Amino acid sequence: MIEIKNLSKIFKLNKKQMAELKTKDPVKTAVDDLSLTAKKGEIYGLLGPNGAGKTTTLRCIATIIKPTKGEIYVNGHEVQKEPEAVRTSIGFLTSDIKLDEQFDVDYMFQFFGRLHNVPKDVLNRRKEELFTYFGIKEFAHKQIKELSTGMKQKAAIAVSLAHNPDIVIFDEPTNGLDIITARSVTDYLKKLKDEGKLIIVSTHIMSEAEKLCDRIGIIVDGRKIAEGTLGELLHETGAEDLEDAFFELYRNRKEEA
Ligand SMILES: Nc1ncnc2c1ncn2[C@@H]1O[C@H](COP(=O)(O)OP(=O)(O)OP(=O)(O)O)[C@@H](O)[C@H]1O
Repeated sequence: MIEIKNLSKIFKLNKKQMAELKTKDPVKTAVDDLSLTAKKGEIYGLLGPNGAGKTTTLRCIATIIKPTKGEIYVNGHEVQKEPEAVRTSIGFLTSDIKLDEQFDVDYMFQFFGRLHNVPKDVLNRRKEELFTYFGIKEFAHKQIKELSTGMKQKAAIAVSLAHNPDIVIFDEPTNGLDIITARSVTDYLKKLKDEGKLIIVSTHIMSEAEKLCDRIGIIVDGRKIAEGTLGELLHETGAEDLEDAFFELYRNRKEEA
């Protein structure tokens, strides 16, 4: 289970970042008092526009960055107090983490598996399953720098799942993928859910959230402005699909702000 309690993340901006954001404010509130709970056996989707705070939230859960305020519990372990226990139970996929370009996929998989202390025979079975499912075998011995975007993403997914984590945290997992590869990724996430795992994904693709997620949290300007199943969000807004529901909620939020 993931429990986020009143999470805020405030970044201090340097001069260059202030210029890029065209602001005189030296701080940026990326996540603002956000709470949510996601449970075993569900796919929870964080849906929001660019800059909403999705990646920042996921990076706080994954112990990559520290929350400014609030607490996050991953299977009962608080991210700042027991980061090692948190890292053991999660698989984290993000576009920020680059696989080392000079190594091949097979090596990266073995390396991360060993980092998580996965016994050799178990790791080999995991490799066989993941490499077969994602069609990685044919490029397993190519250097990462030789791979296409899709191949790299498949490799990154397999590596993030090497230790068979209970909780899978994927930031925009289908970003840049063609529809066939994207479908194989979302199908695999459904399979993991059916195995009883908890999956939390971020996306700005409405159709993906609609089809994939059991519950959706809509994030705008770092705040969670709505949450529920697709049916609940449609009921709340009177909309016919998620895109219309999103715009209704987004408009209301902007009018309030
Ligand atoms: N390290 C950082 N330093 C300063 N500001 C940051 C930092 N990381 C993120 N931000 C800012 O925080 C806000 C939220 O960013 P975040 O990447 O979490 O959004 P997102 O919802 O994941 O958007 P996207 O879909 O574009 O990735 C943005 O305004 C971003 O510029």
